[in-house]
Amino acid sequence: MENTIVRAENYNAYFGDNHVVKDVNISINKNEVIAVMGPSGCGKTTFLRGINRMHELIPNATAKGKILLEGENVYDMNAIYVRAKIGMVFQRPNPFPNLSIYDNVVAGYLLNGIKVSKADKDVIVERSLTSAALWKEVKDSLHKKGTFLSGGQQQRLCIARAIAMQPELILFDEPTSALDPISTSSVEALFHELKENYTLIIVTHNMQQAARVSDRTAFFYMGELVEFDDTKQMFTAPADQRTQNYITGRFS
Ligand SMILES: Nc1ncnc2c1ncn2[C@@H]1O[C@H](COP(=O)(O)OP(=O)(O)OP(=O)(O)O)[C@@H](O)[C@H]1O
Repeated sequence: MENTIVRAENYNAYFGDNHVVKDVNISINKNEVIAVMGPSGCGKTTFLRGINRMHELIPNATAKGKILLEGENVYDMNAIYVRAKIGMVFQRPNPFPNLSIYDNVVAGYLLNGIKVSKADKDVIVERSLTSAALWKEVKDSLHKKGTFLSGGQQQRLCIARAIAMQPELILFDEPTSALDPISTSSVEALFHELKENYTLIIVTHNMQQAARVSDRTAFFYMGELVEFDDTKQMFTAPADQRTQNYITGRFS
């Protein structure tokens, strides 16, 4: 489909002999917000890390199948390029502790040895922090350390750092589970804004969050993608008994 941005074709992931993601096929459209849900250990994070080739960084981790980004298999592309084009935001905000807010935003360029003029960096920093709804709060303290910010602000700084690389897609691994309710709502509000320009895939344990922020939801169980549907449909009339059991709290 022309509108597809990323698609997994028979994607499998392993840790040694442990087959943790099983033959996943899924197509995600541009500007969609996708929630990925499922019980602990069902392979959500492993699947997410396969999309931007972070899975292979773990010793003994292997993968089979394809992840197509705009039709091109990421496994045929340069892994560093893939990780810039598919940004990732983790559970705990992880700004570089020794870098200023400003340098944190452009860290992807610094780390990859991409030379950018001061004037261009200024533009990237303002644009990325504005997109991450953080500019107004930090514009007068850009040269303070990123760790001086609150948890929610640090998470938005990490989102700005991903945006700075002009990604096609942003992956979020339980991005609000370490945040207080106010910071959580500021990050959720940001998802609605980011959707204008980006595609978001969000692993979450929080069903209310999935219902609030996502267009479609993928339900994983024991490494399989059991169901992928419109979020409202999934929460009101799931097709599979295992999804039904999960959303009614019969297992966590
Ligand atoms: N670094 C690793 N080395 C070996 N096995 C791992 C590693 N990370 C995860 N696993 C195993 O892979 C399986 C899937 O784990 P994964 O973290 O993808 O699940 P998850 O659905 O994201 O779980 P959670 O919701 O608890 O974060 C689990 O059995 C887990 O024990």
